[in-house]
Amino acid sequence: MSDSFAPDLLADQHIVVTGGGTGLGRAMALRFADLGAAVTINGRRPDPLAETVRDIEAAGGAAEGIQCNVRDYEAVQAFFEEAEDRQGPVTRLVNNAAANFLAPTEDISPNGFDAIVQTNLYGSFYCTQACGQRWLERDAEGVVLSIATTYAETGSAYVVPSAMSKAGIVAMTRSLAAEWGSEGIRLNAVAPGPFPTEGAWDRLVPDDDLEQKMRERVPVRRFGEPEELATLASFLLSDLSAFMNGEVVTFDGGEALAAGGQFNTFTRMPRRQVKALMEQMRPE
Ligand SMILES: CCC/C=C/C(=O)SCCNC(=O)CCNC(=O)[C@H](O)C(C)(C)COP(=O)([O-])OP(=O)([O-])OC[C@H]1O[C@@H](n2cnc3c(N)ncnc32)[C@H](O)[C@@H]1OP(=O)([O-])[O-]
Ligand SMILES: NC(=O)C1=CN([C@@H]2O[C@H](COP(=O)(O)OP(=O)(O)OC[C@H]3O[C@@H](n4cnc5c(N)ncnc54)[C@H](OP(=O)(O)O)[C@@H]3O)[C@@H](O)[C@H]2O)C=CC1
Repeated sequence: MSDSFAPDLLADQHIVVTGGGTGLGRAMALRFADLGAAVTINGRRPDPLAETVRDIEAAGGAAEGIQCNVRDYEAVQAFFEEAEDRQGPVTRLVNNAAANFLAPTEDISPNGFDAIVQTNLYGSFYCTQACGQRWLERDAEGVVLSIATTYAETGSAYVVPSAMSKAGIVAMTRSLAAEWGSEGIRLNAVAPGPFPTEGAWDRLVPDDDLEQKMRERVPVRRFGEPEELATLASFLLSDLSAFMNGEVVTFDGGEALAAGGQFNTFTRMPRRQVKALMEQMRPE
């Protein structure tokens, strides 16, 4: 897949991917390393970190995995110290670590709310601030990419703490794009539609029937592939996107837009049937 970019697109970069041991974070870490970056991934569980580092190294890339809970401010500070001791100054950050579950909002406990908001919102702020402090101090340029969701804009039933915290991440992205842009620091976000990772599917997709309904909501009638997101993220972290700052790129096969179109239900019917219906309605 990386053939479409110069093979050294991300050479000389040291990229931190939070939650980089699994799912979309893992796909991004593999791709960044393939494009020449040194990659440091974090997460709470050691095994996914070790496996992803092993796979990157087996493909000839450079990677380190460091256990870290991004909800913990001190742990985040220590993580960046350790990451830079091992692989030099961090130059790019991907805020990817996240927590989510489906729940009726009236039943969510304070701990449940904290688990999600502290991971998504506080964790992304702690990591972004740690990088910003370093880059400003060093007079170095830098790029932050945060993984949001399409429902950060629209809201969504049954995932309210996630929607609230992802909306905060978008606000952080836009605010700091203005505050730090003149210092050579860019911030952008991606709003993915559905990508069938184990982490998301185990928590958010109760059965096959609902999975099929989710697929049918997407105009291109399929889910995203993690490698596709990794391609977009590589572009957004590279100098190819140097003029892009404060942007949220929707990457969802048209799902979010289609949900808003009043007559989009016709797209669920065979086209021939739709044409016949519309033909009937034409004035004589
Ligand atoms: C496709 C669309 C978009 C996708 C977006 C994504 O983000 S996909 C990314 C998806 N990937 C991930 O989410 C990866 C990371 N996710 C995780 O680690 C866990 O899913 C976590 C978020 C529960 C945190 O775990 P943890 O070990 O830190 O915490 P813990 O186990 O101690 O629980 C803390 C509190 O939460 C409560 N609670 C838990 N489940 C439910 C529930 N279903 N219902 C209600 N409540 C629930 C639990 O009872 C407890 O409250 P209590 O009883 O003390 O008052
Ligand atoms: N898959 C999808 O359809 C969509 C995903 N997204 C976003 O994409 C991103 C990746 O999700 P996805 O790959 O699907 O799911 P995963 O569950 O695979 O990824 C979440 C990662 O975050 C890590 N993580 C969770 N909590 C913490 C914490 N407190 N400290 C450090 N790391 C943590 C997890 O590792 P560990 O548990 O070991 O800590 C895991 O590696 C998330 O931001 C998600 O919100 C957005 C829209 C759609």
